[in-house]
Amino acid sequence: MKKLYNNLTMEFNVIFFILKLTNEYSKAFLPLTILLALISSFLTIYNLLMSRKIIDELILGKQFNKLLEIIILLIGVNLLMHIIRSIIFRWLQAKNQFIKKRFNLEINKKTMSMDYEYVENPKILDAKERALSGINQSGGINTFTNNIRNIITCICTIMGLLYILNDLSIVIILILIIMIIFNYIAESKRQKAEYHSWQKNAKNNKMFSYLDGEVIKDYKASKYIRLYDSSEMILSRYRQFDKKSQRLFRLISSSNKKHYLIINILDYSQKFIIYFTLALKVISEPSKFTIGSFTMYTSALYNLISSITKMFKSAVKIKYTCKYLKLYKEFIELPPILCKNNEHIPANTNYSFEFSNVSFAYPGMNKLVLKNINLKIPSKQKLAIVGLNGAGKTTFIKLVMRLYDPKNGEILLNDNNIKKYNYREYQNLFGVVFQDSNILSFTVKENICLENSSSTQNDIVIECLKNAGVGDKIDVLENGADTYVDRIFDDKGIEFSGGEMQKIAIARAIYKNASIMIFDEPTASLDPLAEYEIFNTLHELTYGKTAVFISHRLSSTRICDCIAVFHNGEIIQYGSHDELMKDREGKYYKMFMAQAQYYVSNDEVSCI
Ligand SMILES: Nc1ncnc2c1ncn2[C@@H]1O[C@H](COP(=O)(O)OP(=O)(O)OP(=O)(O)O)[C@@H](O)[C@H]1O
Repeated sequence: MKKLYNNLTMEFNVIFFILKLTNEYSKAFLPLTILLALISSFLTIYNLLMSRKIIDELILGKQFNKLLEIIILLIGVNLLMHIIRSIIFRWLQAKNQFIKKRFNLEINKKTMSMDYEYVENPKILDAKERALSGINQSGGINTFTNNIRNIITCICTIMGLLYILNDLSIVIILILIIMIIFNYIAESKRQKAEYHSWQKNAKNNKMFSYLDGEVIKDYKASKYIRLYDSSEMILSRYRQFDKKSQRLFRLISSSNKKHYLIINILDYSQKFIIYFTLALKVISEPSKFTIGSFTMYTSALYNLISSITKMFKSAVKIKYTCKYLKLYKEFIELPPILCKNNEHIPANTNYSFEFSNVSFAYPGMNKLVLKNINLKIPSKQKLAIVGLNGAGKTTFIKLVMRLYDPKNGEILLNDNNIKKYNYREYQNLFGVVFQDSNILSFTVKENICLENSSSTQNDIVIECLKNAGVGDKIDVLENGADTYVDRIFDDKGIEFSGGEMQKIAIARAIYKNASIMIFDEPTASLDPLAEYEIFNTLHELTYGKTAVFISHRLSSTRICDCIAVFHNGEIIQYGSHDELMKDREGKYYKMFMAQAQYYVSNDEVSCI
C-alpha cells in the first residue's frame, strides 16, 4: 500500500512538473488542449442525441421539414466543430515539436551548468542519456501531452454518457466495468514488458549515439578511421549492437502479440453483451425502448466502454511515460554538490592561496589522489608543478579552481576559505589554458571571447592573438578573426594545426585578463621554437599575477619562482630551480637531467 502511495505521489509530482514546464514554454498550450478535449467529447454526446432524434423522426414522426432541420443542424454543428478542432489540433502539433525542443534545451542548459563533478561521473552521463531518451523516444513528451488530452476528453465524455445512460440497468454497467478492469491489467502488463525491454536497450542506444555522433559524424576522427583502416571494426560494432537491438525488438513484438490477443477478446465480448442486452430490452419493453433509443444506447454504451478503456490506457501510458520523464526530472533537478555561498571577493589584485592539509579522492573512489597537501602560493608568485603522469597535478588545479572541493583540509584565498565566496566570482578570477585546447567550430573571435561577439572589440581580439603568436596567421585571412574554425559551418573555414589551436586557447586566456593564470601543459602541442616563444610571452603576460604552470617540459620551469614536485599525490620537493637542482638524489634533478640528455651533450649536462 505504501509502495502504491509512493508511486502515485511520484507520478503526480512528475505530471505536475512536466505540465508546469509545458505551461512555461507555451501559455496557450494547456488551455487549448483542454478546449480540444471539450470539443471532442461535446461532439460525441451531441451526435448520439441527434442520432436518436433522426431515427425516431424517420420511424415515428416522418415529417420531412423537421428531419431536414435536424440533419442541417447536425451537419452544421459538426462542420463548425471539426474546423475549430482541426485548427487547434494542427497548432498543438506544431507547438508539441517546439515544446520538445525546449525540453531538450533544458537538458543542455543543465549539462553546461551542473557541478563539474557530475560531468566526470559516468553514472550521471548515463542518466543524461536516459533523460534524453525519456523525452525523445519511448514514451516521450509528445505521448505524454497527447495522453493528457485523451484523459480529459475521456472524463468529459464519460460524464456526458453516464447522464444519457442514467435509466439503464446498473448490472450491465458493472459487468462492463469488470471487463474494463481486465483490459486494464492486460494493457498494464504489456506496457511493463515494453518498459523493461526499453531499459535493456538503453546501452545499445548509447553505443549507437556514440558511434553516430562522436565516431562517424565527427570528421576529425575520420583521419584515424582511414589511416588505421578501422571502418570495418566500427561497422562490426554497429552490427553487433544492431543485432542486440533487433533481438530486443522481436521480443517486444512477440510479447505484445499475446497481450493484444487478450485485449481483443475482451473487446469483442463487451460488444456482444451490449447488443444482446439492449436487443432483449427493445423486445421486452417496445414502448419505452424505441429503435432510436436502441441505437443511441448501443452507441452510448459502446462509447462508454471505449472511453473508459481509452482513459485507462492513457492512464497506463502516462504512468509509464512518467517513469521515463522521472529520469528527466531527476536529471534537471540534480542538486548542486558544492556548497555555494554568496560573499563577494574583495576587489584586489594580490591573490595568494594556501592548501592546508588538503586530501582528495575522486567521488566513488577510495584511493586518495592528493594526500595531505600543504602549500602556499604567495601573491604574484609563478609556481610550476611537475611530476610523472598520474601524480595529481591536474587534480591539484581542479581543486584550486574549485571544480571539486577537498575531502579533507581547506583551501584559502587571502586567508579565507574559498568556499565562502560567490562561486561565479571565484571562477572568474581564473584564466586557464588546458592541454586540450577545446577550440569550437565557431569563429576565431567567438572562440577567443566565448561570448556573443556583438559586444567584442575586434582590436583587442587581434592583440591577444598576436600576443599568443598566431596573429600573423589570422592577419592574412580574408575574414580575419571572423573566420570559422573548421569547415563544418563555412566553406571558407580554416583547419588550424594543433599548435595553432593551442595558441588560440592561449589568446582566449589572455583576452579574459584574469587575475590568476593557470596553464595545464599549454605548450603540449607546440614545436620547440613556438614553445620557447610562448613561454616568454606567458612570462610577460603573467607579470604581476599569481600563476600556476603544469608542464612536462622542465625547461619551462625556469620562468617560475618556485617549483612543487608531485609524486603519488604528495609534494615531495619544493623550491626554486637552482635549489632543487642541488639535490642530486631528488626526483626533480633526475627528471630534468633525463630530458636535458636529449638536447645537450653529457659534458654540457654536467655543467647545468
Ligand atoms: N575524473 C576522475 N575520476 C577518477 N579518477 C581520476 C579522474 N581524473 C583523474 N583521475 C585519477 O587521478 C590520478 C591523478 O590524475 P591527474 O590527472 O591529476 O594526474 P596528472 O599528474 O595531471 O597526470 P598527467 O601528467 O598524465 O596529466 C590518476 O590516477 C587518474 O587516473
